[in-house]
This record gives sequence, structure tokens and C-alpha cells, in this order.
Amino acid sequence: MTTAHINAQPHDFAKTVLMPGDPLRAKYIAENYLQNVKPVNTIRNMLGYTGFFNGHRVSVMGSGMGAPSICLYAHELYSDFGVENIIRVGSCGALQAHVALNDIVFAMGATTDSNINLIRTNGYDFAPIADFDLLQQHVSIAKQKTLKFHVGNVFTTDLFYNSHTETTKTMTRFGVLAAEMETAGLYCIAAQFGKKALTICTVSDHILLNQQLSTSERETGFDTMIDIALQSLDTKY
Ligand SMILES: O=P(O)(O)O[C@H]1O[C@H](CO)[C@@H](O)[C@H]1O
Ligand SMILES: O=c1cc[nH]c(=O)[nH]1
Repeated sequence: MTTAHINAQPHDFAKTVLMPGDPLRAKYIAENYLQNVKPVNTIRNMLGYTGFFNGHRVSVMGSGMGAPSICLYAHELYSDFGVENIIRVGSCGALQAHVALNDIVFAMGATTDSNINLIRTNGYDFAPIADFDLLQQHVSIAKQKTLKFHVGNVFTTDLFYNSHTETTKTMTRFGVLAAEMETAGLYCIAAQFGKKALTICTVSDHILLNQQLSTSERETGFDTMIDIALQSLDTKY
């Protein structure tokens, strides 16, 4: 059985799916970290794979950019493919001076300028939060590795390019750690289906300081985040 956007059978996906925005990052994870890999989605080149890491069955698939895109993939994975946990492994732009390039951000919650959850809840202001167990398990791995990480609020925005500088200033003033484009949608979909989700992001840009990681730095930083997400498979969740 396939869905509108995923040409796989229900058993083709593992219970846990790592979801980067970029389908080529999904391919990178599958090719560099997983064993016995099988492609499970090719529709619209939103590449998906299932394989094994340390003996644990796991899938990885791109989400595309923005809440509408991740919401439709998360919906189909939770409703039709038996997926229980979606771990977004993304990039983000820092909104605080103490958050530096390459740091890891765990999204405990997500503020948003998107209407997507208001539409889903028919006008109620749902608070999108991470699954506590997933958050705790992943944070404890980051602690063991003595990585520089932050846990808190992210700003899920519909606009990568926003000319209203006041928006950024407000988010910074309210302690929001970083901007990205999917988490508020993902957390609301997980709640709708009674499933689990967590976003981990690597800081690839600094919005306040106008800094960006180079291509090779991005790769190393992303490897750190991917390691955390995959190592957490050793813990039971
Ligand atoms: O690197 P990914 O996971 O795509 O995440 C971030 O990068 C994209 C914007 O460049 C948006 O999807 C944003 O959330
Ligand atoms: O959404 C995003 C992602 C990375 N960097 C940003 O500044 N914004």
C-alpha cells in the first residue's frame, strides 16, 4: 500500500525515523551510518531508506522545508507506516549570543508564526512540545559526550527571509534559541496521532552575528547530531 507521497509498504519503515529537511542528508546518513540499507521512498525525490545501526532497525527520510511539507510526511508515516518516533535532524539559525555555530539545540518547544496548528486545532493555541522521554534520552547522550548544547524554545518560521527585523528581536528578547522551519508542525502532528517527536538541530547560521558554517564545517557539525540520534537507539524508547 502506498500513500500520496510515499511509495512503500507498511512494514518498510522502522518504528523510528530520522528526518532531515534535505533528502540528500537522508541519503548521506543511510550511506555512511547504516548497514543493509534498502530504499523505501523515491516519490518527488524525497529519499527514504531503512537499514540497521548497531543492530537496531531504523529509517531515515527527508521532510522537505517548512511545516506543510514535514506535516504531510509525518502524517503518512504515523498513520500508514507504523512509525512511532520521528527525530528531526535539522539545521537552525541562532537567535541568542550565547548560542554558537556548531552548537546543538534540542527543541523542548516551538513558537511559530505559522497558522498551520491553528488550522489543525480549529483555532486553539496548541503548545507544541517535544516528547519528554526522547528529549531526556538524547540530552543525556549529549551530556555524556560533553558537547555544547542548549535545550529550549525554537522559532518555527514560514519565512527563511524575513524583512521584519522586529520579529527576530522579539524572539531573542523572549529567549528563543534558534530559528528553523518545521518543529511546531511536527510536534502538533505527533500529538494528533499520539506518537512521539523530537527536533535536534545543529546551528549552521548565526542570525544576530551574521555568521555561517562553511560546507565542511556543516558536515562535521551534522555528524555530531546524527551520532546522538543514532546512539539513542541503544536506549529503549
Ligand atoms: O536543514 P533543514 O533540516 O532543512 O532545516 C533548516 O534548513 C531549511 C532552510 O534552509 C529549513 O528546512 C530549516 O528548518
Ligand atoms: O531556518 C533556518 C535554518 C538555518 N538557518 C536559519 O537561519 N534559518
